[in-house]
Amino acid sequence: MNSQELFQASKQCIPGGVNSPVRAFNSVDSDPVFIARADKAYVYDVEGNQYVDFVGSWGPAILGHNNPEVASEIKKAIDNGLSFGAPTQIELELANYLTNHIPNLEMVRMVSSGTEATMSAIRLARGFTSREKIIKFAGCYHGHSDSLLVNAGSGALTQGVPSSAGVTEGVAKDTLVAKYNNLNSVKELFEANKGQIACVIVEPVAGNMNCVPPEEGFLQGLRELCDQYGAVLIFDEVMTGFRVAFAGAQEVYKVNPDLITLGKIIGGGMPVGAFGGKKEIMEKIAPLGPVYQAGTLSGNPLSMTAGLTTLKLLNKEENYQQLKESTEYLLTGLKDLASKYNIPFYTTQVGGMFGFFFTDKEVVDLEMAMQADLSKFKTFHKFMLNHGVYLAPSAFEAGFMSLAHTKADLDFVLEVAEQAFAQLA
Ligand SMILES: Cc1ncc(COP(=O)(O)O)c(C=O)c1O
Ligand SMILES: N[C@H](C=O)CCC(=O)O
Repeated sequence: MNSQELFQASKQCIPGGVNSPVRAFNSVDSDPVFIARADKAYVYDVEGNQYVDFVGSWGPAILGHNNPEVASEIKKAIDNGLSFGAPTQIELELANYLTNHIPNLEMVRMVSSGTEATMSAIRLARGFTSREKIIKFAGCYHGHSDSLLVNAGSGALTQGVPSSAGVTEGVAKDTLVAKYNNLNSVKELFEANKGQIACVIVEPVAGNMNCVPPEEGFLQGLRELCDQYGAVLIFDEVMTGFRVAFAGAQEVYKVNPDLITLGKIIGGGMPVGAFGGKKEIMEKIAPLGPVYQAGTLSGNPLSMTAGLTTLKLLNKEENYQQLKESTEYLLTGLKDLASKYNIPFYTTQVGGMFGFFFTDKEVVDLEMAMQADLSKFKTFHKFMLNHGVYLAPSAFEAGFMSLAHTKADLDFVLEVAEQAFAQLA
């Protein structure tokens, strides 16, 4: 069956034909291509078409797809059994690796997804502070747990349901929403809810309203406000961890959160999540403390193996230099082409994470991201897809560079982009 036939068949038994809404390509008015395999910087659809991939499984494929060493370690681990529901040495090794390399991560608990990581971190912050309310930012996405699916980014935005049906008012009322890059909006919420805010959770580089970096002083300001009002600061580094720098956004911006959530890259492409931080807070988690959290497949040996192997391969300064330079090369090329064809175009980048918007204005928050020209994005996306470039199928997702992208790949992408811009002009 080709992609179209597979999509039609999938719609009969999977809601919308997909297992995660953004994959349906609704916001680019297209149908998804069904992927048969991936290798290095490429994904291949069921018809054998090759695409240069900037989705990278939504971030984890930072080494490129199908890395031989990661694959070989997973194959070895398979021979020992798939899952035991009991402690293993490999989860200790990954936990040690994470606590040794990430500042402020004194203890860490493994889970199976980023959603579980943020949901558990929020519960922990509430248990630790004995407070109920939380602050999040409009356009930030932290997975699909109820309290965080309020004014959320990513697929929630493009489906037109930033605050999902099914989230009760009782739950939603405890989630207060501030504006990204706007410290006053955070201060106002703290003032209006004195002694009630358990935590502030933030994507230190927002990657679910497209890519929106923090302005200078924003993260530091959050740290100060949390200290002033006795709230826990949570950096959701599910996307940025090991992506924007080896030690994540903390390394780039030098701000210390109390709790950190991780996912994506630390599973090397296998399902994973983790949350951790200060020992005094983490010791409130069961079985040490009163905050319950558990998981049948938590610390799964295949995920731990894939993650640890990936991190060890990644841990070289020159890798991060390469990711940064490749991304700069791509974005500079795109900007030059857009300007050649008089197309308003604005780009953002932190290391190997990037975004582009069809606008001539600086984008610092969700409001600005939503003002960019979505119809131009759709046309651009469709053209790129039809000519072998796989971009995230939404104007509200970040792009991801991998170490497998070569200059030849990027030159190919720029050639295609020139034709796309020419069509838009
Ligand atoms: C910043 C951030 N946090 C949390 C999540 C949720 O992770 P998962 O999809 O693994 O549940 C995502 C992505 O989905 C994310 O980008
Ligand atoms: N933006 C999301 C994660 O980062 C995209 C993944 C998904 O929801 O399917």
